[in-house]
Amino acid sequence: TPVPPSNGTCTRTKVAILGAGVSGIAAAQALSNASISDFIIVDVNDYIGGRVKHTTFGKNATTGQPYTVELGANWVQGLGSEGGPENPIWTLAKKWGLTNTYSNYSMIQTYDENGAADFAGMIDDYETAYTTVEQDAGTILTQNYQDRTMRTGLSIADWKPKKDVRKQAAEWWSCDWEYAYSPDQSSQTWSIVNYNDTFYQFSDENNFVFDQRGFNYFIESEAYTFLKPNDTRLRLSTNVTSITYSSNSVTVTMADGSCITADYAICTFSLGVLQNDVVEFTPVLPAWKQTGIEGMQMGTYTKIFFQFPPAADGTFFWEHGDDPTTQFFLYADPIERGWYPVFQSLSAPGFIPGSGIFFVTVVYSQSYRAEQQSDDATKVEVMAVLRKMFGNDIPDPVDFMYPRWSMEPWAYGSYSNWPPGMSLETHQNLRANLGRLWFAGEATSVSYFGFLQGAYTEGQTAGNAIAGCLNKKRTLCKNEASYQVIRGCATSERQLTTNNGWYVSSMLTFGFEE
Ligand SMILES: Cc1cc2nc3c(=O)[nH]c(=O)nc-3n(C[C@H](O)[C@H](O)[C@H](O)COP(=O)(O)OP(=O)(O)OC[C@H]3O[C@@H](n4cnc5c(N)ncnc54)[C@H](O)[C@@H]3O)c2cc1C
Repeated sequence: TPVPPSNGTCTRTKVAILGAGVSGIAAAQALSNASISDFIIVDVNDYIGGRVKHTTFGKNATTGQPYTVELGANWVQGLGSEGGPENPIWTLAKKWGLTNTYSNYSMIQTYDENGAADFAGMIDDYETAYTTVEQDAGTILTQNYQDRTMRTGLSIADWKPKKDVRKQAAEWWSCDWEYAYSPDQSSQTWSIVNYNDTFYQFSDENNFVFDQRGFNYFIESEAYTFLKPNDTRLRLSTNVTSITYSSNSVTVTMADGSCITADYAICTFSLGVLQNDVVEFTPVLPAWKQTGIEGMQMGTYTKIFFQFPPAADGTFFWEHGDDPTTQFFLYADPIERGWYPVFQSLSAPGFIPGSGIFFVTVVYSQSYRAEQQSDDATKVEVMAVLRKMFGNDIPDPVDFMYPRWSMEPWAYGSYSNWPPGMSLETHQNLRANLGRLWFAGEATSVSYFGFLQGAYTEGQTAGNAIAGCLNKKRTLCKNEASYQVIRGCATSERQLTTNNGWYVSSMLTFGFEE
């Protein structure tokens, strides 16, 4: 067990686990499973779960009790198939009996600024082009061709939405909604790798969790399979301000002045936290590490919640369409792509009927905008959209709320995305350990970045590696590779010739050093 400090010294432990999100808990569990119980988990928040975060919202008109809604992760994405591999998050969701419903993406109604407008078929057109994009991505990856944007891949597959806002909405639904970035900002190769590893390896189903105990119930319950009640190895509400690392140990200092010295540490802080200099590292992070941290990108995904009152007959205004079981409502704004595009009904059958909860999601620049402005300003904008979709007679909401992920100092964003042209080696630099300090979390996963299963498997991997070192199992105890220099793959100086349109004699002319 950890050794408490005597005057002027730090608490001693074998492993300091920084973060009590899915990744940190998976790491701690891996250590426990390897009979290592001397660890400390530290988190600035007062709960287990990190970005699996819920809050209470609105209230049940009959009981007066508030509902629980998820501000962060909401779906188990890619479940598993009979006899095939299963998503570990799905295994745990079943184990802990999380309430969830299959998201039926064909239960969709489409709208534009004049109300209902049938363009759901454009989603099918996107999917047709996507088949080519997938195949091309396979060629690019296996032949080591140059990566390119999803946009390029889609255009080559003849998907050209520029002149049609409805096509743009269909594209947002298919791409931005998943990656939190547009096709222009995402890697063709790695977006496909990411998609396939989840939806082809496991299954193409997404199940939406609306458990009233909160989605994090599964990870909290899992944590207490190896933690005792009030376990002193879990330090919540504890803010890490600096990390000193070397090849022998790691010392972690908290805002309250306390410190921990560990043989090993695993930092599971989000990519947003690493990018925003929240924690001071000593020595300063080497240049190669920074290429990894700054190379990956951190997206923002914002759910904006409304509770509406029912009409006299008990129904809600969005339930008057052709199909009252509709789960999704897609809006194509005439001017701005991604302007309050996808609404979801939590009142739909299989969810929380009668709740009147309706929410809309925005990402990227619309998230940054909405998160910077006041609740009232955003409410006015969304209500204007809803009136275009459903008419002027709709009621005002009785409750309204949304989180500000881009400004949350323990997250600084929602989840990561792979930008075009970033190499595997650059990503590996994000993942690689620095001496005894390891990195894990959603963003360090090549296969599942952005997903809960990425956070889980990366935490487990780091925990197993460190357990291997502590238990002297040499095959498990291996440093992660890192790359001092990331080389370009397609263009070398040798190719800077007039033949290739390069008419300048030397890079040195412009002050570049060799
Ligand atoms: C809005 C949103 C929607 C999402 N939707 C889905 C979805 O539907 N399906 C899906 O699979 N995934 C989804 N995700 C992604 C998923 O939530 C993440 O991949 C996963 O929760 C990340 O876990 P983690 O352990 O890597 O990081 P985190 O959960 O961020 O854990 C890191 C922990 O470190 C703590 N921390 C940070 N800085 C400090 C500090 N200085 N001192 C102490 N502690 C600190 C944080 O409090 C946090 O608890 C979504 C995420 C968001 C935000």
